[in-house]
Amino acid sequence: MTISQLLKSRVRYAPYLNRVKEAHELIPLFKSGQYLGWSGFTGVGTPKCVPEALVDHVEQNDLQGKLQFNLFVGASAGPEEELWAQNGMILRRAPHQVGKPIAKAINQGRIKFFDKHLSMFPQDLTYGFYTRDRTDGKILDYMIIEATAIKEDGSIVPGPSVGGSPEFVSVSDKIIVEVNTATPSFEGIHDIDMPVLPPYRQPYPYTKVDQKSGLDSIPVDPERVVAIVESTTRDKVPPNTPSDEMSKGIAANLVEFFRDEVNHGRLPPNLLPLQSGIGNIANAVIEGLAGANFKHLNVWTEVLQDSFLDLFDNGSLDYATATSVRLTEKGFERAFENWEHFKHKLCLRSQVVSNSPEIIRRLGVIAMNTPVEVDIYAHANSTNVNGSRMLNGLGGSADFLRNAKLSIMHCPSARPTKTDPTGISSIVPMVSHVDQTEHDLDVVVTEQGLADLRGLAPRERSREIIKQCAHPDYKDLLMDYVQKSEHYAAKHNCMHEPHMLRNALKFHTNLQEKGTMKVAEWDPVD
Ligand SMILES: CC(=O)SCCNC(=O)CCNC(=O)[C@H](O)C(C)(C)COP(=O)(O)OP(=O)(O)OC[C@H]1O[C@@H](n2cnc3c(N)ncnc32)[C@H](O)[C@@H]1OP(=O)(O)O
Repeated sequence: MTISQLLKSRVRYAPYLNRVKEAHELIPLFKSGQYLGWSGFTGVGTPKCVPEALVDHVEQNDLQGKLQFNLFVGASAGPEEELWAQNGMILRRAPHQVGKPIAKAINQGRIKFFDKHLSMFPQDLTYGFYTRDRTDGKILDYMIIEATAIKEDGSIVPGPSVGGSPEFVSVSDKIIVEVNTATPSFEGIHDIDMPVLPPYRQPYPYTKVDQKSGLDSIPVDPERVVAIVESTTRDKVPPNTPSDEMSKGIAANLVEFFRDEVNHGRLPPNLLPLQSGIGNIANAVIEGLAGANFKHLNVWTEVLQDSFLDLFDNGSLDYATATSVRLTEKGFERAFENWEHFKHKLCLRSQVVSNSPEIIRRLGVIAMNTPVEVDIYAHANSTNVNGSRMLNGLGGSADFLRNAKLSIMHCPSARPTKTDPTGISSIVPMVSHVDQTEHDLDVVVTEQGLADLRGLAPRERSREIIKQCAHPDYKDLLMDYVQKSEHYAAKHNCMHEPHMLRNALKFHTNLQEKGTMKVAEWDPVD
């Protein structure tokens, strides 16, 4: 087949040019039940051509539910994964996903999803934990990885994400590389630490966000690379919801808190490395920080969203390191226009390093993530609505929140339901699923205010969270819950963290039955 000049310029290891294939030629390699790894993290740097060719194959041959794979991606993949979910092509999936079709398939019980800390997932895969029932000794059958260049030694230069690719490549029987020629080469932007298993593992040496000591590409045994496919499609990240009064309110409360911490000497004037989670609210909070006039900020995070470009542009941000730059199409255009400037201020690492608990603690990272709900004692639910409907997964939220110097969760005080504009309170008596515990969180912030929980006992915490963070529609209800629980607990000598178990999840059951968390009254307890 003819090989484009652009592809030739990106593939500098000549023997690979004999293995260039069209995606559809690779279909016979795939058998139902195989274990596959994909590159990508939060929808960028994912393979596109081979997954799409497999979708076409399934759709044209009515193979829905008959050609199914165990699929592992560092975090969420792109729209191709949604098509796989719609076509019944995913048997098992970990560790984080985004998109309505895949969440729907998980919640209908059609995909077996398991949710693991992103810092741990790739290493646990290399340990063979997830493939322990295989009898052929393999871990992954195929790794499909998107590259933006191939070096002279055959090693792979990823694109806008590194994620779990170093680990996946190291344990995959065969490797398929999609070289994306529509995206500029990201060569020079990565710092990659290849996995080393205990007892031989050494400490990651990083003491500053811009320190590099790894490789600039992913080494691979060229014999295992079975095909090179040219990809000409860019990543497609949907636009973020514009910030509104609510998200601006959260950001303003946080900025005031940071200024106060600086004034009291608990943070330096340029703060400490920032981590910001995924989603609209996290994006809006960073937008708010961009207007706050902090200087020489640094970022140690897992995902950079569009709002970080504002921080770079206005000179507030000196350096950012992550495992993924999840920019929208507009965001990428903006970044590529200024690429030479931007690429010297950015480093992409593997997710086991970006999310390494040891480094997060060493650097004193300030972690900010969005929960589904937080309870009056500061346990948080990041994943399961009403205790069982999976949204996206835990991601790296607990990697950061457990280990950060300041662990902050931000969310709106209330969310709408179909029948009630404030039908869901983000502050609840007891969370219906726990991802972050009271032992992890320092600060909860909503547009109403900020609860600084450091050093507070649970009964002080409940008052502070309700007073500062709860929506006015729920303040009295929640205080009534606290008072009744304390009355009950005093009688039964369980005053450390008082609860009325009969009522603890009544916000949730009321929501299921009546479409609002506004309970008419608490059930009596003796
Ligand atoms: C890759 C990474 O791991 S980055 C590191 C951090 N990772 C995480 O924190 C992972 C867990 N967190 C998340 O997945 C997100 O932050 C979320 C879902 C909790 C919030 O996402 P945001 O985009 O900021 O908030 P938003 O208000 O738009 O909610 C997203 C969806 O969750 C739904 N949701 C959120 N909370 C609730 C709730 N209490 N009850 C019902 N639905 C809820 C919203 O209704 C919305 O649904 P829609 O898409 O159908 O409109």
